[in-house]
Amino acid sequence: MTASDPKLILLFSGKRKSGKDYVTDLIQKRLSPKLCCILRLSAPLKEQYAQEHGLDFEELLGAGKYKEQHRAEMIRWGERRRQKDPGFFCRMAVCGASQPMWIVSDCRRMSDLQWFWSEYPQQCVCVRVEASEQTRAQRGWRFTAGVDDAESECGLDQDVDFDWTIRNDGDVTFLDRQLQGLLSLARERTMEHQYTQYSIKSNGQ
Ligand SMILES: Nc1ncnc2c1ncn2[C@@H]1O[C@H](COP(=O)(O)OP(=O)(O)OP(=O)(O)O)[C@@H](O)[C@H]1O
Ligand SMILES: C[C@@](O)(CCOP(=O)(O)O)CC(=O)O
Repeated sequence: MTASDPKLILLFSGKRKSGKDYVTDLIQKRLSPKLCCILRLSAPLKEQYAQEHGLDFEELLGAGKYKEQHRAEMIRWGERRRQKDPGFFCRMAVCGASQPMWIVSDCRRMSDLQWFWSEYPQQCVCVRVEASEQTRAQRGWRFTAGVDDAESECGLDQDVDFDWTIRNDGDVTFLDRQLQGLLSLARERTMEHQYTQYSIKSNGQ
């Protein structure tokens, strides 16, 4: 591990509308954007897809209908890219990330996890976000064949030993309580960085 490598990488996965973005945003708010950045593997994918197809990148990043209308085609387009180079979007997503902690909010395939495990073997922690189908439906989820039964949604359903599982069915207090362990781990792993930043400030450098 080099000094500039991240100290902790949380690899998040979960079904559509389980609340991956919501939970990862909350963790970042509880820590700070200086300490922890959110990386989305789908961000470089959506950016290139939007450019090639004349679509609105910002809308594709959101949680609305626009993204869902384009999801099936984006999945197929991304899979063609990944077949040639499974680490393609992972490399693009981490490019320029300088915080000591990274949260990858949308791992979907074993190849995503494998890329991070092989590049950063000591820093990775796998986190699953779960919500019932009823909760997900209240958030706008409808089963879509070709999406919800495909690798994009099911690629990590088996064969992964998650280090943490977060239930996100809407109970704020319960969610907060579940996040405490992860937040403590984050503070522990990034303590040295926080201490260095504090020393630089107090020495006026
Ligand atoms: N605990 C929560 N309390 C209130 N709203 C929530 C909670 N979790 C998620 N939501 C809301 O549900 C919707 C879906 O959540 P989010 O976008 O985080 O899911 P996701 O797993 O990232 O979905 P996708 O895979 O479709 O991007 C959002 O509008 C979000 O604000
Ligand atoms: C096309 C795709 O990247 C869309 C992901 O969108 P989101 O993470 O649900 O916002 C899914 C995939 O890569 O299989």
